[in-house]
Order: sequence, then C-alpha cells, then structure tokens
Amino acid sequence: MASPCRIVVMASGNGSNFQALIDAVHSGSILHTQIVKLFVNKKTAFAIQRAEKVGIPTEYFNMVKEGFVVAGEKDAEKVKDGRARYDAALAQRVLEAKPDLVVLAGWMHIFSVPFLRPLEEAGVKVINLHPALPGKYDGAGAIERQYQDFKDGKLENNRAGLMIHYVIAEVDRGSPILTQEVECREGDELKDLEERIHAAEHELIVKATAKVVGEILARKNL
Ligand SMILES: Nc1nc2c(c(=O)[nH]1)N[C@@H](CN(C=O)c1ccc(C(=O)N[C@@H](CCC(=O)O)C(=O)O)cc1)CN2
Ligand SMILES: NCC(=O)N[C@@H]1O[C@H](COP(=O)([O-])[O-])[C@@H](O)[C@H]1O
Repeated sequence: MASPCRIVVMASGNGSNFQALIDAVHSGSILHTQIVKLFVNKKTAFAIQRAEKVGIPTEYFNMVKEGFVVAGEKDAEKVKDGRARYDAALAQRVLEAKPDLVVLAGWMHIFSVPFLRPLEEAGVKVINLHPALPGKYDGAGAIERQYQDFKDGKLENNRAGLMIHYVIAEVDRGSPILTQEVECREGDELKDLEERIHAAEHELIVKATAKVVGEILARKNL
C-alpha cells in the first residue's frame, strides 16, 4: 500500500474544522492519512491547543511578528512587498513538511502568487473552506453578508451556503470540490445561521478532504 496521504492544515482561530479533520482521520472517515503539521498565524488560535492535545506539530508564523511588514504600515508598496516575502517564506516552511495536500480551515490570510506557485510546482494542492456558495460573497465576513441580504430580502432563494474549493490567486474563485446550501429561516438571528453553517462545515470539510485524499492515494498507487 502507498504511504499515507500527508496533510498540512492552516488555521487562524478556534479550529473547530481542524478538530473535525483530526476526528475524521482518527475514526477512519478520512482513510490512510496523517495530519503532519498545523500552521497558524495567530498566537491566540485555539487550534494550537487542539493540535498539542493529539501531538500534531504546530508552527506559528506571523507576517508582522516575523518582521515582513511593520505593524500599521500604510505604504501599499511596502505592504505588498512584505506580503510577497512572507508568502514565499511560508511556502518553503510548508513544503518542508512534505505535504500531499494543504487544507485551509479558517485561515484568514489571502495568499499571493509567491505562496501558490511553489506549491503548484511541487504538485501540492491547496483547498479552502468558505462559508458561501460559489461566486457569491467572496472574502471575509461571508456569513454576516448572507444574513444581512436575507434580512433585506435580497438573498437568492433564501438560501445561504458553503463550499470547499481549490485555492487560486483569485480569492474564493477556485473550482468547487463540494458545495452545500443552508436554509435561512424567518426569525433567524445571525447566530442561528452561523450555528447552522458551522455544523454543515464540519461535515463538508471532512467529505471534501476525503474525496481529494482518495484521488491523491489513487495517483500514489499508480
Ligand atoms: N489566494 C487565495 N488566498 C486565500 C483564499 C483564496 O481563495 N485564494 N481563501 C482564503 C480564505 N478566505 C475565504 O475563504 C479569506 C480569508 C481572509 C480574507 C481577508 O480579507 N484577509 C485579510 C486579513 C484579515 C485578517 O487578518 O483578519 C488579508 O489577508 O488581508 C479573505 C478571504 C485564504 N486565502
Ligand atoms: N473566508 C474564510 C472563512 O471565513 N472561514 C471561516 O472561518 C471559520 C473557521 O472556524 P474554525 O476556526 O472553528 O474552524 C469557519 O466558519 C470558516 O467558514
């Protein structure tokens, strides 16, 4: 049998989707796979504690703390240059973990080409969990914007949603792997929609990761 599929997970916050992946690998819902490392860019990310509890190595790598961009820098060119150098350095650190797949599970930093190109050249796919349907509500704060449109009677079919997609330079516009609609109900508060979407996320990220892992393992066995 081929060697296990090596996954690097990247997170910035609570890590409940990371936990869903940990549990799925442990239960066998995601077969023949090892989460080899977690990268975080926030020191306060609870995902760190989740990794430590199960012995997954963690690396904290922050663009400002590592000196790539000065805190509060207003010069757009300096910020763009610093982000590019940070992304290039981060790509090398990720590749040192020899991943077959990178999963963004609440990773709140937009990657530039200096991150994406080295991984593409190494044949490493990057996938992302986004709490909206393809082509809608790109970027951060997607749940809040769907909820506001629902309240304003502007949400198409009164359906919110989520997807797991391949990551490309254009934010949240990579090919969808799996998508799911989530209903909005009259009387919903924002937290009701957030809870419904988060519950769906934990299932969909496992299903999508298992699907991509299956394709990777099939190629390994060729
Ligand atoms: N090149 C890509 N990078 C990333 C993608 C992607 O599809 N292409 N997905 C995102 C995840 N994401 C939405 O799914 C997302 C995350 C963060 C942001 C954002 O505006 N980030 C700000 C910083 C916000 C913060 O630090 O709190 C930024 O990077 O300037 C938008 C979309 C992951 N990366
Ligand atoms: N644009 C990306 C984005 O908004 N991602 C969102 O970050 C949260 C991470 O939760 P978690 O840290 O508990 O997994 C999730 O709700 C995910 O959809």
